[in-house]
Formats: sequence, C-alpha cells, structure tokens
Amino acid sequence: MSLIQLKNVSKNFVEGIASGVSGISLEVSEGEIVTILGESGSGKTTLLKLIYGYLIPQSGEVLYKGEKIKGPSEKLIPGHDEMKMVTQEVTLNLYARVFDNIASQLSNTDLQAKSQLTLQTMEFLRIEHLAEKKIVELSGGEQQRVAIARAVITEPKVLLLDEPFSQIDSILKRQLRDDIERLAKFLKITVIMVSHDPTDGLALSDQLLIVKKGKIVRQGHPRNLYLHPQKAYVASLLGKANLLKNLSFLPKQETEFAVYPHQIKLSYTSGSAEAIVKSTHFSGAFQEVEVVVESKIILVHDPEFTPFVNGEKVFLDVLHYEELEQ
Ligand SMILES: Nc1ncnc2c1ncn2[C@@H]1O[C@H](COP(=O)(O)OP(=O)(O)OP(=O)(O)O)[C@@H](O)[C@H]1O
Repeated sequence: MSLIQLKNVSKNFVEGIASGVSGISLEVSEGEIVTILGESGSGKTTLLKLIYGYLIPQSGEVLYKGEKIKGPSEKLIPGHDEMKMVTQEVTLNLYARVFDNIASQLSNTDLQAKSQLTLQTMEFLRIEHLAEKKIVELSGGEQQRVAIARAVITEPKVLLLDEPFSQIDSILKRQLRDDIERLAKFLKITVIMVSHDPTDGLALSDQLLIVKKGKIVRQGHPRNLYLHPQKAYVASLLGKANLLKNLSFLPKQETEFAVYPHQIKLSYTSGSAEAIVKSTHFSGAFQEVEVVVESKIILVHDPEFTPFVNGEKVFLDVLHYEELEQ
C-alpha cells in the first residue's frame, strides 16, 4: 500500500476563478523522493500544504497510511505527527545557538540522550561546526540545513521541503542533494519537495510531478519524463527544449517536436537545413548558440566552442526529434 495517497484532490482559493489545485491524484511509497516541479503560481506549495494537512481539500481526500489527514479545523496543530514540513520562511530562533535550535525539539527527560542525538543529527547534515553560532550569523543555505536538522531530529517518516535549494549555490546544492538522498536511504524518510529548478528534480527524484495551472500534466520517473516529455510545457521546463513545427527539415509537418539544445549539431560543411548565426554566449561546459532557420530562433549547445560569427551561414543537423502531443 502507498504511504500517501491523494484521490482527486481540489482546493480553490477564490470562487469562480481557478487558483490552487484541481483533480490531483498521486501515490507516494515509503522512502521515495518526490519532486513537484512547475512554473511560479502553478500550485506546488498548495499541493505540499494539502499533503501536510495545513490546508483541507474542497473535494477529494488525502490519505496517510490509509487514513484521512486531519485539517486545521480538526486538529490544534495541523499536520500528521509523523510528517514535518520545512518552509521557506525562517522559523528558527534567530538569537539562539544552532545547537539549541535543534535540541529544543526534544524533551528534557534524558538530557544526555538529547545532547547526543542533537550532535548526531548535526553530523548527519554536516553542520556540527556551526553548533555554537547564532542563527543570525548564518548564511541562507546554512539556515536551511539547520531547519532541516530541526525537522529530522524528531524522526519524521515524511519530510516536506518547500524550495530547499532556493538559497544555495551550486556546491552546497550538491551537498544538500546528497543529504536528502541519505535521509531517504539510511533513515527511510519519504521526501516530498517543491522546486522550480528542473536540475534538482531530475538529479534526485524517484518520482517527478510536473504541475501547471493547478493540475498535474505529467508524472513519472525523471528520465522517462525528460526523454519523452509528450507536452511542450514539460520539454521546456525540463531542458529548455526548442519547440519546432512547420519547418522544412522536420520529419512531419503540422506536428510539433521537442529538440533539446544539445541534440542539434552545427557545421560549416553540411546539414539538413541552412541557418544564420544570431548570437553566441559562453556558458561554461558549452557555448549557447542561437541560430535562425526559416525565421525561427533555435537554441543550440556547442561543446566544441566553434568560433561562430554573428550573421554567418552554417548548417544544422538534428540528432533526435521527440514528437509532442497536439
Ligand atoms: N491563500 C491564498 N489565497 C488566494 N490565492 C492563493 C492562496 N495561496 C495560493 N493562491 C493562488 O493559488 C495558485 C497556486 O499558488 P502556489 O503558492 O501553490 O503556487 P507555487 O507553484 O507554489 O508558486 P511559487 O513557485 O511562486 O511559490 C496561485 O495562483 C496563487 O495566487
């Protein structure tokens, strides 16, 4: 049986105007990492709050271990006891030490055990060196890790994270991804997180939910969704795909195709279409080249850093086309 089930859940904030989420069905198994991905305002946080029990659905139901989650009107402190939610707002005591912020979640019945578990949790999240610092002295990313440690110390079965990567740079991102994976693997915590950056969801998740205007447009394993996006929105969100239609070099007309920028090759000698270079931008591991083909701007990733000049003629070859639903 799934740990969490959502059955046709809807929550509309403003009568007569579509907002919030509608018709959401979802199954989450124990130990899974699920990422909810979508553009701003698509309903990601609403969905997280519904799972937590902070919001109650207008229709449909949210079940945890087969039982209906109690909403704020039925329970003084919303949320299931076995779930913890870490939001983007700082809920830490800003002028207390990191150690005390985390330890304060435990009772005082056994002070030695309390201290030991706090240390272990800080070590697990690699923040033991921050123990004596006050929260106000920490960076946004460090505060984020303390907030996660504070949630994890109570040994929840489910951890809900709202934009955990929003405050941190790419090196810390890697560490936090690794921490989240270890939470799921070693502590068997089910993690459901919200992100608007596809790289987080693609790298980490067992299940990816793509939401748009309050509805799930695709769900499944990240690899499958990336390779077979089916919808233009999914292809754009996951890999800045070029959405191509009615161009002479496409295999079919009147059909839309998604082509990721790394799936196109440019050359001076031959190709299936002529293109004019519009711009080039250095981007680290590759350069981003914009070319124009039959009035359409197409983005290409060129790992060879060919010294293209704006306005010159090149040839373009597409290595893979993914047909989209009409
Ligand atoms: N309390 C509320 N009252 C009225 N409308 C709301 C409320 N909360 C959310 N909404 C609306 O519901 C929709 C979904 O909001 P939600 O915060 O879930 O989106 P999101 O995908 O998390 O956005 P973001 O990435 O910008 O945080 C938006 O149109 C938002 O304006």
